[in-house]
Amino acid sequence: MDNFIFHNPTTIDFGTDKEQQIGQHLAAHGIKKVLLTYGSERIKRDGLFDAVTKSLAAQGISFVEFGGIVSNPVISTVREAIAVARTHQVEAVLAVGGGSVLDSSKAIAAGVLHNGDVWELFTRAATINAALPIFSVLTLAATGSEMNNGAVVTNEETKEKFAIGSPHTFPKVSIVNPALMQTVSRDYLVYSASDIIAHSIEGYFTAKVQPRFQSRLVEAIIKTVIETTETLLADPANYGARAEFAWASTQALNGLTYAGTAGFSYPNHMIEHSLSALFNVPHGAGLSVIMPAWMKWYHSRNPEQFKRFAQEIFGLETAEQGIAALEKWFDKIGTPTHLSQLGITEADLPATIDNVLGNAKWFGIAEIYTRDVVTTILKNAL
Ligand SMILES: NC(=O)c1ccc[n+]([C@@H]2O[C@H](COP(=O)([O-])OP(=O)(O)OC[C@H]3O[C@@H](n4cnc5c(N)ncnc54)[C@H](O)[C@@H]3O)[C@@H](O)[C@H]2O)c1
Repeated sequence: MDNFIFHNPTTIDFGTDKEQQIGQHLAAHGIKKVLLTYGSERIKRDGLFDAVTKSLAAQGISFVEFGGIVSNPVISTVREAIAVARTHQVEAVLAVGGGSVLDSSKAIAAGVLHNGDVWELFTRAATINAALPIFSVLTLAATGSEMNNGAVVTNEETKEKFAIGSPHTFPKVSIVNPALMQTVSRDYLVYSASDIIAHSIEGYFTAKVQPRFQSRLVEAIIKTVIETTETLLADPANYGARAEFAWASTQALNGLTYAGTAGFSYPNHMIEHSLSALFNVPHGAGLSVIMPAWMKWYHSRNPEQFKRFAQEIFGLETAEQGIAALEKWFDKIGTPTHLSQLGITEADLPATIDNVLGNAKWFGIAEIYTRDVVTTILKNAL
């Protein structure tokens, strides 16, 4: 096991009706005025907006709303929200939504206090030295954004999908009420399952130091996701399954599974971000295409761990069987496993490869992921 510091400052307030407590959480941090960010008008139709704003009002907290944040969020929207936040001099950002709203809110919170354009924080031309306090009410479990400091946003002009992460961008408090997730579409449920599995396997397969305990944590997350996804596809109202799915999702990317590991990288995310940036593919749908394709190329570099994966997750023997079983499971639940299902053809590969190579520098793995390697992986995915 490698040396590590594990510090996650986010409070998770988990369970039914917990959104009614959000005002108290903001008040405990001394917040009097907040930017309330969200995506579609759904939260106004289903009563969540009312529940949240009532809770704020009960604590004497005023809010300015900023809606319309799209899935695969874009930097132009973040810039607009920063202008609103500055005009109204809000003291915090409260995200109500899925990963796209949370990620945008982190960028807004950091961007408000950055003396320059917010995209500089993503290209690393500037560092994040401060951010407004961030709070969230999560409505879709997939990204782990509710308990990590990451935020991924696309620059529509440059077609770059880049991330930020700083000690300042952890949410202070995130409400995770699994009951709010019951309305998530069937498509997004299966994309979310894919995203959680991707968060789990990046370190599991690529780390140079991977303690068995960490592998077992990852396997518990993946097994839970497989079981609960199947339950939820048959019975979307099953609260117990929804709750375990949500908590597994939070755990997959809050740093815990990575404690004591070393030398890992995020190649599947590196490649998928290009699919989202260029073709606006839902993140999880892109990942379920890339993961099997990447595994077929990568597994001989870590044969023992791939064998372990096959045995522990699917009760099978060989690496190849484990990879095939994962792909089959993705097919079974209905998340794509081929680029063609995303409308991406061989003619799109040159531009996609160029975009991935740009990401590879940013992800710090350009030496491994050369043009030839990326081409092989993407051809595996056709
Ligand atoms: N910060 C991180 O660590 C991290 C990790 C992985 C992915 N991401 C990023 O997060 C984004 C994806 O976020 P996501 O997967 O949470 O999806 P999302 O936030 O983009 O939401 C997907 C769709 O579901 C809808 N939705 C949300 N909650 C709903 C509900 N309760 N009922 C019905 N519909 C609902 C949204 O309006 C949207 O149309 C991508 O940009 C991805 O790159 C971030």
